[in-house]
Amino acid sequence: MRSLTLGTSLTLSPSSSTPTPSSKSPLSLLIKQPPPFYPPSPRVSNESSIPRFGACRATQVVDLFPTVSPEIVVREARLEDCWEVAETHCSSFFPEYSFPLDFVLRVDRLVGMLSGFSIPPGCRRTCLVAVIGGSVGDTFLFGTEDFKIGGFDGKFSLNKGYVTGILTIDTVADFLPRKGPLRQRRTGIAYISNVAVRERFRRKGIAKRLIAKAEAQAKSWGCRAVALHCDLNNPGATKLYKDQGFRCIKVPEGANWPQPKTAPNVKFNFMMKLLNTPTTTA
Ligand SMILES: CC(=O)SCCNC(=O)CCNC(=O)[C@H](O)C(C)(C)COP(=O)(O)OP(=O)(O)OC[C@H]1O[C@@H](n2cnc3c(N)ncnc32)[C@H](O)[C@@H]1OP(=O)(O)O
Repeated sequence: MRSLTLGTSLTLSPSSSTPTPSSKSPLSLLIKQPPPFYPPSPRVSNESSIPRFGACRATQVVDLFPTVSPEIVVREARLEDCWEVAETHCSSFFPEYSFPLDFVLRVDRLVGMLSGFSIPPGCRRTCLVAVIGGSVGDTFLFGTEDFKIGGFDGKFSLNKGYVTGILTIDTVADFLPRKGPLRQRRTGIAYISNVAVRERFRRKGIAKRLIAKAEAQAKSWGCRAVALHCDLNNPGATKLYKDQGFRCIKVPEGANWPQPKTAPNVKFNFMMKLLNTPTTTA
């Protein structure tokens, strides 16, 4: 059973009460804890639960905007991408939610991204996006190089393109064991999370492009390795990372390494890649 926490006070418990257009009930909203931003594996998408007329999902509203160019560009997320980043995250990890719960979830993620991304001194965090339909040249770009809000670049462009995939990379090392008696954060290992590609853009190599860009980013930060947690029950993602040169690291018995905070029954593979390791696929 998976529960999904919203904001600081709401939790959706979707096991038997997964909200569908006909069955969702306000009673499924229970008071609980603050949200982890790290996502669980997505629930299997149930297209038949999507209402065809009348009420529509936030995903469908966003999908009304056409994609103009087939060219995919992977770049740092900017402020104007915020909503689509939240949208990509929610439609990928929680595809079963329909309006209005999916809208509330997106707003929650948006607020979480902009307000909850405080980074410890000396650490870095960047949200990458794969966009389609934006110009490579970024002709109308406003803002300065240094201005950042959370993992978002403070620059703003009028020609933003449509976000098809997202990935977060940081050097915060929250999910790596601390070192020494002072329990210091590990350095030199970047951490990848929140990798998601919109359903209709999958299996086109977008996640591979995001990972490659993340690795380049990690190298530019001076990291020697990248790590991530992948749900054991997510064979597609596990294959993706293995093909990109990540290896499962066996966590020592009783080591009690930190894990992403999702539902208690979710088990993770801890995967790592040394940055000089070549990948097995292009
Ligand atoms: C660290 C984390 O964040 S783990 C969380 C991962 N995210 C999710 O599970 C969210 C929902 N899923 C998704 O968003 C997407 O399916 C992703 C991110 C897992 C993959 O994104 P995509 O852009 O489709 O991956 P991409 O096209 O780059 O796939 C590269 C390779 O990975 C493997 N792969 C990707 N998805 C799958 C799948 N569903 N089943 C089997 N293999 C897969 C394949 O080997 C694929 O190569 P191929 O298409 O030539 O066979």
